[in-house]
Amino acid sequence: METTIQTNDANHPGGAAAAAHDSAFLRACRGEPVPYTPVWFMRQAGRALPEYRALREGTPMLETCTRPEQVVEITMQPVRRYGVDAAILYSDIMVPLKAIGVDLDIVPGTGPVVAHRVRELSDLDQLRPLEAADVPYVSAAVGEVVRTLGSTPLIGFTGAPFTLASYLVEGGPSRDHTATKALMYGAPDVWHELLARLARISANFLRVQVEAGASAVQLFDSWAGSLAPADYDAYVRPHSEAVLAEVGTLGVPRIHFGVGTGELLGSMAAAGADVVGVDWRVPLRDGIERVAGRAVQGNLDPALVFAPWEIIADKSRSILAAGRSAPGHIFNLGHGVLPTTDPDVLTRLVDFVHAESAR
Ligand SMILES: Cc1c2[nH]c(c1CCC(=O)O)Cc1[nH]c(c(CCC(=O)O)c1C)Cc1[nH]c(c(CCC(=O)O)c1C)Cc1[nH]c(c(C)c1CCC(=O)O)C2
Repeated sequence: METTIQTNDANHPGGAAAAAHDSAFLRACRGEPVPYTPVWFMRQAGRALPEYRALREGTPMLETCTRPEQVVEITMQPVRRYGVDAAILYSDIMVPLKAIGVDLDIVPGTGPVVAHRVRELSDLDQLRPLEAADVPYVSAAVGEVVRTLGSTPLIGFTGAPFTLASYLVEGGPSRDHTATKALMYGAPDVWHELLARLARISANFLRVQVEAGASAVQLFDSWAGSLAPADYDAYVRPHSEAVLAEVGTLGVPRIHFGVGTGELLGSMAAAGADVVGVDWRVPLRDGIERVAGRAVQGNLDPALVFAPWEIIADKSRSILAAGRSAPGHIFNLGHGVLPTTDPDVLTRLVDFVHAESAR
């Protein structure tokens, strides 16, 4: 039997995760009726916030991720400032790889840089399975964040096999993913073993976060949009499916998102997502049709928050209206918050989404 919990108390008998169970965010993920449309922003924790920049001063990003006290504070900053309906753990998709000993760094102004590019089977020796004991700081941070959040849910996340592979094969960020595709077509045995190993690492990393108290997860396949649908289905989808299937046994909603994935939305939904993230290039109504029966998340253009307020409001109103035809809709940007975003506009946007959708 389901119980209705209406308390902010993190000491609720069922624990904080139980207190979050009836939140608008988790209800929308499950396609249940909501009092208003929940909203959070990809990359809400981080670079757009002056309080974040002050705290990070002088500490490398990946180092910050291993300090639970700082992770808790950075994860909470956007919840306090914006009043969003969910928190997302402050971390990075490269954290689990760093934790198993892959030689990589996050270079300011560039992004993740990997020392030994994957070309052949022997290069995969660096990808051993991830255990909870490899990331004690993640379990500690999640537990503390969840206690602090009370009835506000925490989203755990990980990188999807293709997106992680693109960094390991290219050695860093890439626009065209030429080396990645060369390996995919030229050495399918290496490719599939690489993605299978990454899938196990990602699934384990999500399991650690859920077992520590995260009440939803997001699988970021940020760069999957560079693939044609047939190649996505043949070379990538089975591995994302493996991650989502394993997380499915944990009983939390699974959000799946990538940039420029208009043509892949149906396939990404069928890979085992409960909620599909839609970027701003796809009209939300079309996205909803493509994911047939799933909840959706999105999809305001992250650059649109630089427009005059009336335009932001109009566009957001249309997105909310379109969202009503989905079983569940979580308002979000179509990709991450841009670094120069004015935080006050996001606060105003959260208030607007709540007020407009509650009418
Ligand atoms: C591209 C990139 C990565 N990792 C990094 C970059 C370069 C960022 C930049 O300098 O612009 C390094 C990075 N990642 C993060 C930071 C902290 C500062 C910041 O907020 O940008 C930094 C410096 C936070 C993060 N990085 C990520 C999160 C979690 C997701 C979220 O908050 O929505 C955070 C807080 C996840 C991440 N990390 C990465 C991807 C592809 C994703 C998936 C989300 C996406 O497509 O943007 C790889």
